[in-house]
Amino acid sequence: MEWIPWTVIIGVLLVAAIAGLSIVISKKRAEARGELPKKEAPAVEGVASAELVETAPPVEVEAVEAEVVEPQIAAPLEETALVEPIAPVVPEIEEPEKAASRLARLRRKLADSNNALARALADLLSSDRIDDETWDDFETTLITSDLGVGPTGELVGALRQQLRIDGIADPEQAKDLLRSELIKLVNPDLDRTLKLEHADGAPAVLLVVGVNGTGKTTTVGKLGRMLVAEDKTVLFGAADTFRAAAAEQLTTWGERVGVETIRSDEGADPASVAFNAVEEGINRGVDVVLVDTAGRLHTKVGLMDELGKVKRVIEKKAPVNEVLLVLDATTGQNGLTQARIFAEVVDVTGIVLTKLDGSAKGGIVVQVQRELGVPVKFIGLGEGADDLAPFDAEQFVDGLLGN
Ligand SMILES: Nc1nc2c(ncn2[C@@H]2O[C@H](COP(=O)(O)OP(=O)(O)OP(=O)(O)O)[C@@H](O)[C@H]2O)c(=O)[nH]1
Repeated sequence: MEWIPWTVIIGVLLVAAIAGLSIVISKKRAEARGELPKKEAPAVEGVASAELVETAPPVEVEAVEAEVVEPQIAAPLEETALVEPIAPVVPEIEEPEKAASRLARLRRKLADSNNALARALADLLSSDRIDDETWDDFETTLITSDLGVGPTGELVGALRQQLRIDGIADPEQAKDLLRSELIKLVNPDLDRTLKLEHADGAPAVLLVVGVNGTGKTTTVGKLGRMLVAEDKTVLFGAADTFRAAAAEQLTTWGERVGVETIRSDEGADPASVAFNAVEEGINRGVDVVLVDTAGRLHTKVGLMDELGKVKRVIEKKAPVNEVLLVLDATTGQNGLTQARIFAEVVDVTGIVLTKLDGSAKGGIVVQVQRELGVPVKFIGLGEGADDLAPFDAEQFVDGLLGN
């Protein structure tokens, strides 16, 4: 080793150092250009890794994550363009059918109904020979069609006598005779107009009453439509506070034709709701306030007293023009009993006979008018919004006879 001069050793070391340095520099440059993978930071584990965590601060990681999430949340441009703007729901105001045109339509419905009275009349008219047995059968069917014993006796008596005297053999003539006798029974002379006269500054008030489920709320809705069609301004009073759905049901009926409903919470005092409705009717200067009441059994004294109170409280504000008793025509004799008791409590001025489109027997029209001395003013012939018509004796009989 003594023969190698120191200058040579120093030169070799210098060359090696320069070469090493240039390799490190070229690696760094390659990293900077992305030609070489960067060193990954190892997972943070224990104290030994603390320095590495410092060099890659968590703030930077979070910032990267936020950038990644953002595009996933944002909806693509095409989707955004497809979303329709949500418009506020404005109920479309309907134009109800006028009273005159609904009569003819509903007459056909009556003719199509499975009506016992109509069937009895059709059977009689289609008989080849009318003998005692035919008359007996006819009489029995009339009684079971809710016409009542008295009116049935009158009808059969009149028909038998006239057919014998006049010797009518022609079925068309017999039919005409039957028609005129029936119209007499239904009594075309009764005043069936709805009383809407009212003093200046107070509306006409119509109070609608009856037992449960006869169709009161539906009738108020249908009547409101009919009045709107006759260019009257109307307000509903939802005094059926027993059933929350009733106020809702009435409001919906009103919204369809632009009639407002005055209502309160379930269980509120019905008399005070009725009072408020009439007061509001006065303030707004409307023509008619229609007050719906809760269904009640005529046998429940407390509930019948409450009904009397509703009427008296309304009368502190304005006279009640009409108390309309809604009877389900399919309940027959039971309907008559109800009618008598309601009439005692609230002085019924008109009957609305509903569900004559179903299995009703039809004859109830005659009986209820006789029992109460009060006319049937409207008939309901279906669940449709315009399936209510002013009652007309001739149209009714023609419907029964299928004319
Ligand atoms: N077929 C037929 N159904 C009717 C008629 N009138 C009402 N209805 C139906 O009878 C049912 C009861 O009607 P509502 O108006 O709720 O009876 P309501 O008397 O107010 O009932 P409560 O308040 O519970 O006493 C409903 O399904 C009506 O659609 C009609 O003339 N014919």
